[in-house]
Amino acid sequence: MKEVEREVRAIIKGLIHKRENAMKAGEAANDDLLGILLDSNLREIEEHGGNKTVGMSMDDVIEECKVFYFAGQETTSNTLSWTMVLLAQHQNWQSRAREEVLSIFGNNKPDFDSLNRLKVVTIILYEVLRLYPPGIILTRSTQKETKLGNLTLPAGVQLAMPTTLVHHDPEFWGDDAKDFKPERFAEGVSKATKYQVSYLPFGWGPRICMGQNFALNVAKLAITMILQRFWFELSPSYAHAPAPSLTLRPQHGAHLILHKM
Ligand code: HEM
Repeated sequence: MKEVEREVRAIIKGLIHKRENAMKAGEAANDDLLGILLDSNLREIEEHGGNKTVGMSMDDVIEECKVFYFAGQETTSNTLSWTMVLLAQHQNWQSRAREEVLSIFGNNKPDFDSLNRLKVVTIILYEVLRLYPPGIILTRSTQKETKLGNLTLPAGVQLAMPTTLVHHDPEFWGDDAKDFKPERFAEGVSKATKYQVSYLPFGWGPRICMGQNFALNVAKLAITMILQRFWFELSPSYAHAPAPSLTLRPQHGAHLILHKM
């Protein structure tokens, strides 16, 4: 583990140095996360007369890069895998999504602004994230004695909130809780949850996922481009086995057969 940690840090450090040098030479565009982080850090140091004790240290920047990669990469790719699996299982929804995509974008490259017009694709993604939320458990620990409903918890208690169980609970979602029914989100998340906190793919409260809009846009973009080019079905070798391994993954892979349109 230590070896991996050293290697990851060295790679990120290399990227940061390269970017810093390019920025100093006036070359780099600051239109990605690393650029924005370094740029705002540089400005804060400058505003404090070049005092390097303000702003983020190299370690802070490395940790930010790690958390964004870890929090953003596997979660989004798993969402896409499950979306493909579910659309392969539910061809009617695959056709509806493709019709929508083609009516908005035709065969053109999808543009960011029009992604908001994707209604069918959006409710499909909501339903995928309900059935297979990448983060299956939200964990917390009490720092001091804490009241939680009728409970009084001492400091140092580990709490786990199993998102999957809440998302699959018939009490919240009805007897069809385990079925893939994107239409339950047709009038938005609040209506689907009857205004209860029972849909938490991105967590809830002060630590809610800060990348949720980005993730949904990436997923919409990717699904749009796939639907424009292919129709797909499950391969006979696909074995349905959702399994937790940091995130909720198809244990034996998402075996699909893609057909060029
Ligand atoms: C479908 C994709 C994603 C899902 C399902 C997801 C889910 C979550 C969840 C459940 C949390 C809350 C964890 C907690 O409360 O303990 C979280 C936090 C976070 N997510 Fe995401 N996430 C996704 C994509 C992303 C992306 C793309 C980014 C960044 C580009 C990102 C960045 C973060 C960060 C930085 C936090 C921590 C926020 C904090 O603690 O203040 N996530 N995410």
